[in-house]
Amino acid sequence: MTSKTNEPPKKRFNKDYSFGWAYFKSIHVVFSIIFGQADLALLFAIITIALVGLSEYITNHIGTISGDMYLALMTKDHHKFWQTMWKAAYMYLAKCGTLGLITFASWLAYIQFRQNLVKALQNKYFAHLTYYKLNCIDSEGIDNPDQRITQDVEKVCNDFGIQILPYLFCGPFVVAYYTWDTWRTAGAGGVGMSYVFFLIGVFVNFFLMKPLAKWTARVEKQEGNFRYKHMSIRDNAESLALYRAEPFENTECHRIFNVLIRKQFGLTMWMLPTSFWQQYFDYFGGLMSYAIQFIPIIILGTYDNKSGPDLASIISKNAFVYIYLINSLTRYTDLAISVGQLAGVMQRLSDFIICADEAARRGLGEQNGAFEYDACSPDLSPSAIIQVKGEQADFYRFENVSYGVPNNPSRILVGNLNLTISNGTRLLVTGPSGCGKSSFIRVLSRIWNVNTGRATFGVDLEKVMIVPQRAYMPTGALTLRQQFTFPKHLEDDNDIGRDIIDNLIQRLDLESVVKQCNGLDTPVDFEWHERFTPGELQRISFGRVIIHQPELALLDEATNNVSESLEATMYKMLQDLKISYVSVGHRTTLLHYHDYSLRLDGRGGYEATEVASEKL
Ligand SMILES: Nc1ncnc2c1ncn2[C@@H]1O[C@H](COP(=O)(O)OP(=O)(O)OP(=O)(O)O)[C@@H](O)[C@H]1O
Repeated sequence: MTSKTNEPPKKRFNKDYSFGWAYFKSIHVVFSIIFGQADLALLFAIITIALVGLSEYITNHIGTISGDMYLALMTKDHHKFWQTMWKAAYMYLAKCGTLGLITFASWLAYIQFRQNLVKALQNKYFAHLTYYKLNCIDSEGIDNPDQRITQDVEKVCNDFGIQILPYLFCGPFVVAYYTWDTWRTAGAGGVGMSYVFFLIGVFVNFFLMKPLAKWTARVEKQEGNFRYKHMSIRDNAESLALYRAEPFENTECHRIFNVLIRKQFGLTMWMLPTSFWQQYFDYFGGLMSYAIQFIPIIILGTYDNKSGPDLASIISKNAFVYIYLINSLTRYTDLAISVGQLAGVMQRLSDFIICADEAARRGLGEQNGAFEYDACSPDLSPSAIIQVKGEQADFYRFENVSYGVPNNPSRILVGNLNLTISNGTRLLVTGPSGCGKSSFIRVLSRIWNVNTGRATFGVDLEKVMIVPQRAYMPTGALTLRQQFTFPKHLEDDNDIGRDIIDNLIQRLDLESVVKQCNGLDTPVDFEWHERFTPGELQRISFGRVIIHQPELALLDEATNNVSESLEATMYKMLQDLKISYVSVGHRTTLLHYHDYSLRLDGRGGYEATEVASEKL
């Protein structure tokens, strides 16, 4: 083993997020996925920004309306009054239409952002066994990956697409235009006042944002834990009912919810000064626009020679310009809350992407074909293919192989294993509970690497099929036929197993299951684990092997929930189809169907024997 595997796992579960450089890096990671290619996401974003530009242009014209109206009323000018009325009517129509279109375009942008991000994250999740590593192995991974895909993505896309994007990009141009307009009338003093006001806002916000980012991420994590708790109640409702575990689970749900509430309270406490500052800043901005009027009217005396009606009109028009400049600046400080809240969620997403990419680099589950893997070689990745094996090769050859639990390399389950599993082998793996039997199946399935020694995998994973200890039944209103043909999708091959499925149902005594599913082709809306017994599910799961007819079946206690006579039928079916198998089990009757036995002692030792003589 190299020192690389001996390094203690770096724990990231308790990572706290802040508003700083890491946030900007996370934005880059996430946005390079959202805008990874020139597609609809970019198009909708550009349309939204263009519409905001148009809206600002219309607003600029609307800004002169009240000044014109003052003038028309104070000079009792009929013509100007009606002209201004019509102009206002058209302008408001155009403004409202543009605002409607901005909302529409930004929603389209949001949908497309979400589509890009969710699909990319799901692709990463299901590549290189990342979902397995994140959920089952990694102590170095991330919490609630499912929540990051389902909720965090939604929040990032919604906040960015609908609240931030429309104003972020046009903002600088609007600010530049109204800065120039303010400069024209109020000079450097007016512009300076606006900018000092804005900079104070930025300075205060910077300190308020840091804790906001951290607390939002903490709340998100606890939201995930709370939802997961309720999902596990849903999945295990019957076991809980049999245990009468309601008081226990009620207390636990309260406890987990209380943690969430405490975090939400913490976030709310930080929202208080932020929200106060935001409101105060907005209101004070209104006052600032009058303070700026003070410069040209009182200090500079720019309009001393103007008549009363003209001055009223000028004050109104200037007020609009100053208010708009301050509004455009304060809009940025208003966005700060959204941006601050996004910091935590954005970094959660970026961590997901980084973790998935790391898993891909390490290459776990990468190699499906046959290969030889020397764990003593400096490159521990299974992509270290030494030699691809031919048709007649042994399925597996282990020379001095040791394997252990993946997150604790010092805990060896089996040491110095020398074993060959060839085509036609029927191997039974036995031993006390926790000794590493299922882990042996994990090594054969290549979801766990070996720690030391030389492992030769001479069989493609596509020709290996597993029946796991707990039958896996995918959810989503699937038909019984789809459950049988899993993991192949009927959409890809509708004929799969059609010629043998009826015989299979009859031999595995599954007619009552078919009846409860209203036939083989009716989508069902119940939970499979709630409706059917473990024995029935085990038989469906076993049926998959008969349908797919792999070269090798890995049976992890695959018959422990069925009668001995059904067990005999199941093994007979495998033998008739000449499928080799490696079984894990405790029942002595299993010896009937195996030629070799591998007994693990749980302390790293093992004994491999021929069992022909032990058969009854
Ligand atoms: N994903 C994992 N991460 C860390 N440790 C694990 C993981 N899966 C299993 N282990 C540990 O590895 C050891 C061997 O587990 P394994 O599932 O191989 O036992 P087993 O012999 O099949 O037991 P049983 O007969 O009870 O099913 C156990 O101590 C278990 O806790």
